[in-house]
Amino acid sequence: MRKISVFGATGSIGESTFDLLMAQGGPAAYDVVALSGGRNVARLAQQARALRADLAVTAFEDCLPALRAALAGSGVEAAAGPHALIEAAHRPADWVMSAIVGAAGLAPGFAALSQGSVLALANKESLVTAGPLLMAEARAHGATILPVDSEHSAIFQGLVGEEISAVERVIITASGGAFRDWPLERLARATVEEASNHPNWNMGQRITIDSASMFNKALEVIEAKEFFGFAPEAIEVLVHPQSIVHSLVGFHDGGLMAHMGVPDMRHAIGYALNWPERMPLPVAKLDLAAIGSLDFRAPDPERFPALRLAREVMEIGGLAGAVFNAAKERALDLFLEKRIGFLDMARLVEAVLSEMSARDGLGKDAHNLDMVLDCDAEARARASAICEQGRI
Ligand SMILES: NC(=O)C1=CN([C@@H]2O[C@H](COP(=O)(O)OP(=O)(O)OC[C@H]3O[C@@H](n4cnc5c(N)ncnc54)[C@H](OP(=O)(O)O)[C@@H]3O)[C@@H](O)[C@H]2O)C=CC1
Ligand SMILES: CC(=O)[C@@H](O)[C@H](O)COP(=O)(O)O
Ligand SMILES: [Mn+2]
Repeated sequence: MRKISVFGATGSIGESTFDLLMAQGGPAAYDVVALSGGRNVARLAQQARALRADLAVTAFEDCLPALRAALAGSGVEAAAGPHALIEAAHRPADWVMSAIVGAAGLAPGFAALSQGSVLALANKESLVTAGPLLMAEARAHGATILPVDSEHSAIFQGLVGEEISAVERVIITASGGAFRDWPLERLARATVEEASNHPNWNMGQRITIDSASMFNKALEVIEAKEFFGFAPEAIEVLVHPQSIVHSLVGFHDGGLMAHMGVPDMRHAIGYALNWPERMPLPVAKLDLAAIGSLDFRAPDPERFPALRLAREVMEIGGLAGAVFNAAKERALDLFLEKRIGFLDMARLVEAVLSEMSARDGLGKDAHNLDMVLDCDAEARARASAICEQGRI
């Protein structure tokens, strides 16, 4: 029986993964090694009972008593804290889902690679902050990373059977997020509630707001560079409000391969779960006649400065991705706390990048995870300081 672990099981990607595991036979078909969650320990315990997991881990030590209580009599082991997450990720598994949100997902995903499993990677922050380290760790242990982000899964599927040398460009589609049609002057007053309402995808709050600011797309451009090794100039972004075309691969003979489907992450997760086979999935069929037409437009650089920042980050290279992601995460915390406005997020990230790019060696590759985590911590501290000092 295939051994499976899911990190971030209680989130949006985690719930879709749980749904697929249950639909594909549940505990009779999978030997579930570990499930992890954060504060939602009641749901984590329900999932662990349903899948008869060996271990359930909450990321937060203060949640351990509640998790233990919720698991009483189930026979599921309970653990808590960042070290317990890493210990769980070291337990042998054939397939591991990395769906913790943010840079907190990096260390568990990295640990999972050490036992040569398949890592289904939803946590794009891992590649943005430590792409070269993560890819090298996979190679060193004979592990396989499969992209789960819908655009990267689409590109991955478009490349099956193709020579990478025949690829001229990739086109990453972007819905344009909650504010794609808002007048620019209104964006400064956009609220957390308004930004938390994605037009097409049902996702966690943080990625939903990142979609509205296009920081999500900025991360995805860097993710594509790190995962596939494409040159930055070969990676394009195209606004496609319907989110039906999930991305395209352009070949040097002029052909474009588009991956299409309804906006439902169970497709990309299911593809990674069943890879290299394709299995039927509980995903609605696309009715193109009912949709009628699809729209595309170039992203507006004024509305979406995050895309320009992503290009600067790729130009700098090395630890710039870690700085970019950490500053973005801190800026998002501050927006969620209503301490800065929607447009201030990009200003703050730019200010941190500009301060830290003067630092020696930012463009050099990290030698280990600690270097990445130190840089991440410094970028968060600088973002907080810039905000406290009113410098944005
Ligand atoms: N949602 C989507 O459709 C897509 C998501 N992704 C990526 O997948 C990842 C997960 O996104 P999504 O599912 O939307 O996020 P959610 O916020 O819905 O879920 C996040 C998960 O991580 C847990 N968690 C929160 N904080 C921590 C922490 N500090 N340490 C460990 N675990 C923590 C949460 O626990 P709890 O809820 O119990 O507190 C939950 O299980 C992100 O990297 C995102 O960019 C990529 C493409 C699409
Ligand atoms: C489903 C998925 O992969 C998300 O990353 C999605 O792409 C977000 O939508 P945006 O295109 O609005 O960023
Ligand atoms: Mn995506």
